[in-house]
Amino acid sequence: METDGEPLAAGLSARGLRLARGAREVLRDVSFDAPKGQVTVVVAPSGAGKSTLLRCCNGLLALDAGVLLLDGGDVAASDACALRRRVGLVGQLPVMLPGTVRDNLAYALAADDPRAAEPALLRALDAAGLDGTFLARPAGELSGGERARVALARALTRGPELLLLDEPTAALDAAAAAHVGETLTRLAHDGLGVVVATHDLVLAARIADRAVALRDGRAVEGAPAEILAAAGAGATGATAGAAAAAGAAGDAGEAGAAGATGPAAEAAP
Ligand SMILES: Nc1ncnc2c1ncn2[C@@H]1O[C@H](COP(=O)(O)OP(=O)(O)OP(=O)(O)O)[C@@H](O)[C@H]1O
Repeated sequence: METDGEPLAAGLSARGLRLARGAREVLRDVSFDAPKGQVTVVVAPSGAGKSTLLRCCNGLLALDAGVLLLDGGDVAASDACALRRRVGLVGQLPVMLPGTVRDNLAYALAADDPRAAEPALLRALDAAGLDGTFLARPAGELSGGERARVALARALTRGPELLLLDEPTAALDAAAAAHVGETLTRLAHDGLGVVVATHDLVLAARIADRAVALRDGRAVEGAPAEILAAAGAGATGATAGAAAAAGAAGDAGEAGAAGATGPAAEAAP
């Protein structure tokens, strides 16, 4: 891995990130790379700082120290609106705007922006596993899983270069989670940088091209099978067992502290 070497030219490079939240230093020395064209998964126990890290990556939280580079440019020096157009964040508890799903997808796009046109919105919905009938649905009436997928579509509508997802399958059943996993893999392989923070080790084992574990405020990079096996060993119950099985199969072949995130945090206005 390139952690100690030169930052990557294409994608996100983090070097020596430090950030205290309240009295606690959540990120103590975090370095990793998330290249475009790959899915990078970030795994850690609850409260270890995954949401905090993602929010640093799109400029919602300012670092105490360290540097984040996007395509070699300093994220801290970027214009906030431009940065959030380039870096989409799908929060853990995405908030829907009042109005329809169409209104939510077109949010932050000018009416004459081609990305606000029906075919573009339908493509974004399809990528998130939803059909066109959703455009007219009142966003306030969506289920948790539907809301999660609309939030993914909303982020895709803006055509980001890097997509950050915080527990994207938390509200989904197994079939929907598998679909989202396939979507993220396809998006990455089409050239997008994808960073997924998740407890879902089954998802992680399926989609990870790279893996990063957060431990005591530091990032440990390594081969996905090793990182996920170590994370599974630290977990309990069915999730760890299922992850171990998925890992073995792979070897063979904002609003609140917890990260509720509204459109204003996810999008450039
Ligand atoms: N605004 C805040 N003020 C003070 N402490 C905060 C704030 N936001 C988060 N924290 C603390 O920072 C730590 C990391 O929180 P974070 O939400 O990044 O963890 P996480 O790994 O995403 O957790 P989870 O998996 O449970 O969502 C936690 O101890 C949390 O209580």
